Amino acid sequence: MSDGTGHGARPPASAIEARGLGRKYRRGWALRDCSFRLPAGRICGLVGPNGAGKTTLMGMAAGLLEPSTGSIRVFGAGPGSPEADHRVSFLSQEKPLFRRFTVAETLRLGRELNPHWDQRAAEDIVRAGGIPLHARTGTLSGGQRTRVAFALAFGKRPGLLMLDEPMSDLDPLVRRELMGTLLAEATEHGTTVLMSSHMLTELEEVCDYLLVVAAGGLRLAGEVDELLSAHTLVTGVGTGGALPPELARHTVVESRTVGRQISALVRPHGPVQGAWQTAEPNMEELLLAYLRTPGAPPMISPDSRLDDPGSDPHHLRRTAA
Ligand SMILES: Nc1ncnc2c1ncn2[C@@H]1O[C@H](COP(=O)(O)OP(=O)(O)OP(=O)(O)O)[C@@H](O)[C@H]1O
Repeated sequence: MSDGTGHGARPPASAIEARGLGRKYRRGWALRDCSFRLPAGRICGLVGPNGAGKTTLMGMAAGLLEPSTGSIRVFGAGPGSPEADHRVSFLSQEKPLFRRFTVAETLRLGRELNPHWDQRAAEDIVRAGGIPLHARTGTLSGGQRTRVAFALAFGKRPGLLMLDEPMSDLDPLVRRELMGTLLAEATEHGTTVLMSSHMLTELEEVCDYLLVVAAGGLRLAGEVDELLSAHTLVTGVGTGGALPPELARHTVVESRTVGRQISALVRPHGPVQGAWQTAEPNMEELLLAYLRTPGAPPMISPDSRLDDPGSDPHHLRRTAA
């Protein structure tokens, strides 16, 4: 079993801990005041609208970008340190490969650079795509290059595997196959996976944890089942005016009115009174509501809070709802 699993009754170790993390570019803040922990061993979907700061967050966790404020730790180590580098694989959207290297040379480089390299796992992924080991990576199709980049990321046997929109150029069959490999890998080795994607149904199949960023901040963090059961979809007929008080007393994530028909996603504080139909949302419904409402009140589950959230009172206040 890889590092990062729990120790007896103690809570599982953190794969990532961010404290007051922020990053500013010349045009402004990409991400602000993010405090959370991602427990080790989870398969976590990182979701948010375009430009929300997902790549920026992963870049800081991978040690490619410096935070402007706060800090981020990976398995307790500073990103970019040799200790963290050996335990983290980051498959970026660009999937950079040396175009003049053959696939075999690319894997050999992976072997030489990584102490825990698993040549067989890497070769199996390449072979499953029928990619010749002697082909130069520059001559491969976009999807084939993605497969080789996957092989490099997996071959490293990381404790934390970060994938930035990994499936966008893969055909549906390859997506399914590589998702299967990802799940098997994570289950067998206890790998923590952080994967950004806009494909909500795909995330629903593999993720047991979620981080949602929007409008530069963290909106949701926690175990999927816990987040789903904390929300209720409410539908029914209103009076055509403002949200009825029996709904407004709950934390309203999103409400939509068509004529007199109201549908809302709420975090209920007790039973929803009145003649409303209620149901637990599925992951896609939950995520779409947060994506449509970037300023929705955040919910950071206890599991995702840092041990010392008192160090960030603003964070505590915002997450109390
Ligand atoms: N190198 C950079 N210089 C200036 N601004 C940047 C830079 N990189 C990112 N940004 C800005 O920071 C914000 C967050 O970008 P980021 O790439 O992290 O978003 P994202 O959530 O990954 O988006 P997408 O879903 O479109 O990939 C955006 O407004 C983007 O324009």
